[in-house]
Amino acid sequence: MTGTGNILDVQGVTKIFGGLTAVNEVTMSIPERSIVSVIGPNGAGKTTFFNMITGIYQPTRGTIRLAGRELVGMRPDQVTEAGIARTFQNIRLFSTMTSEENIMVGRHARLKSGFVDAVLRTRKFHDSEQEARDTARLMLDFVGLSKWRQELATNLPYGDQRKLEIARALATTPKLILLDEPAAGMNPRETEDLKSLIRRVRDELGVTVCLIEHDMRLVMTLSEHITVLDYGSKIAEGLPYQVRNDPRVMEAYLGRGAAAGEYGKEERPHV
Ligand SMILES: Nc1ncnc2c1ncn2[C@@H]1O[C@H](COP(=O)(O)OP(=O)(O)OP(=O)(O)O)[C@@H](O)[C@H]1O
Repeated sequence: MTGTGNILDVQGVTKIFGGLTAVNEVTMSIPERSIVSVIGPNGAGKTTFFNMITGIYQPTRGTIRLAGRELVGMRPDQVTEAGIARTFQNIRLFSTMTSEENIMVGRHARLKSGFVDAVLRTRKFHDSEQEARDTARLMLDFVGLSKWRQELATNLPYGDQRKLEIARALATTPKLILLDEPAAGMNPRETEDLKSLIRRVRDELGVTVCLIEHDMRLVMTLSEHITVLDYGSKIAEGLPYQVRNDPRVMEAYLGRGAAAGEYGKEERPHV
């Protein structure tokens, strides 16, 4: 471990696209086994921040350490192997595959058997195929989707497709999972379901959770710590009640036309 009790330590991370500073000197730590959120108005830099943590973008400056190990310079698959999984703002399931197969793809990102093993159908390939299938079943069971095991992902109800994405990410056995707007497009019942699933991910699997979310009710009731970005910079952080009452946070949202106490809500889904 790091000695700091943090699973992730981000220091002074910046991303500049041409002349636009999308993320500006952001420093943030995520305690091990916590549930934290990154919030901010549209275009604040939240997804760019996730993209740097997961190796999709390389930061212009700054360091990102997972349990003390530097991630900057790694490819996305290496970041996955290091122990970070994520889901995306828009559903990215393979629609022609079953639920089980979708999760197996996630598991294969972790397993060692390669292309040659697959072509030659080696023992190693068969073992890893079986292992992937076993993991997929466990994960389907964990998220409550066992009944959809053989169903094409595209036929699942919307809320269940979102859960399937979480199951696929969990199949890589991460230390940290990043969820990009997991509640987008969900009805209140699906959101409640999602909330208890996220809690179980932390409590039962011991996985640290970081989410980007516009649903303020979910954020405020689920998060133990919140970081607020605006125009790429961190403008506030702390406990939910601290962030909710922070004048800079209200200003950031109100300045863009949201109603007090309900900020961010009107900006929901773009699925
Ligand atoms: N690949 C890119 N090239 C150029 N500009 C980009 C790129 N990706 C993001 N940006 C810009 O960076 C800024 C931050 O975008 P980002 O998507 O990270 O914000 P966000 O907080 O996730 O917004 P939302 O809540 O709408 O998803 C925006 O101005 C966006 O247009």
